[in-house]
Amino acid sequence: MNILVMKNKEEASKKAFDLLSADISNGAKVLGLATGSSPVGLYDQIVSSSLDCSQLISINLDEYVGIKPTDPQSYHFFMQQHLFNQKPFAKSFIPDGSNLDADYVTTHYNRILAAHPIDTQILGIGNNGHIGFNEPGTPFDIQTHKVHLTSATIKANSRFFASKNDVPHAAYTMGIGSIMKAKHIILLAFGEQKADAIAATVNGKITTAVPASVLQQHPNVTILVDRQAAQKL
Ligand SMILES: N[C@@H]1[C@@H](O)[C@H](O)[C@@H](COP(=O)(O)O)O[C@@H]1O
Repeated sequence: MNILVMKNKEEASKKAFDLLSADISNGAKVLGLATGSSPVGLYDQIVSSSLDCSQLISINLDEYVGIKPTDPQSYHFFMQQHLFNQKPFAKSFIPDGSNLDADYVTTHYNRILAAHPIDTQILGIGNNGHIGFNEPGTPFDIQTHKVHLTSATIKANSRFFASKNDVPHAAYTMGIGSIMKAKHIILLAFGEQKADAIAATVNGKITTAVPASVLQQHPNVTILVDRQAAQKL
């Protein structure tokens, strides 16, 4: 693992942009993308750059179940707003949260992932160490699946909704096995509320209790943190 402690979120986002651009210059064509607040600075960098995304493919990690792509709280909407409206990709894939047929959605997404192996995967991390929506206890080899969100995650994500009651209780997510297949993983984490998760990810035991700890087994991971998220390293 390559751990880079940056002065602040902006510096970390710029560094993430440089690393991603270098991967693209070296032939990366398929980007795995994440939602949440952590990658927003990186998406801002992409939007204000001259990077051409029109030949790239993007595959997002996850989507809430029971939410329409047009819903402002959906991850579809988030990606349009923060990246795709300004920088369209050749193709962009996000699980279809409006389709309640979990078998169909997950099988279809696994086919997409098999057809387009991810070159560079962008990740955030939950306060409890989740990646994508792979909550503590998720097997490391799992592919795309439907998850029931923990109350901790529902509470943490309620900041994006009018109230906690509006947060969906389930999501489709790429599995840890799918994430680990990416050639390069860039994880972004900011703020002291991420400090425990980052310490457990970097220095803790590799355990399903901390899903991100599996990244210790990946050959090419870059972790970009600000000083607050690094304070327990
Ligand atoms: N499914 C997303 C994750 O992919 C993200 O990493 C996490 C942290 O979000 P934030 O970056 O806003 O802290 O939130 C959600 O649970």
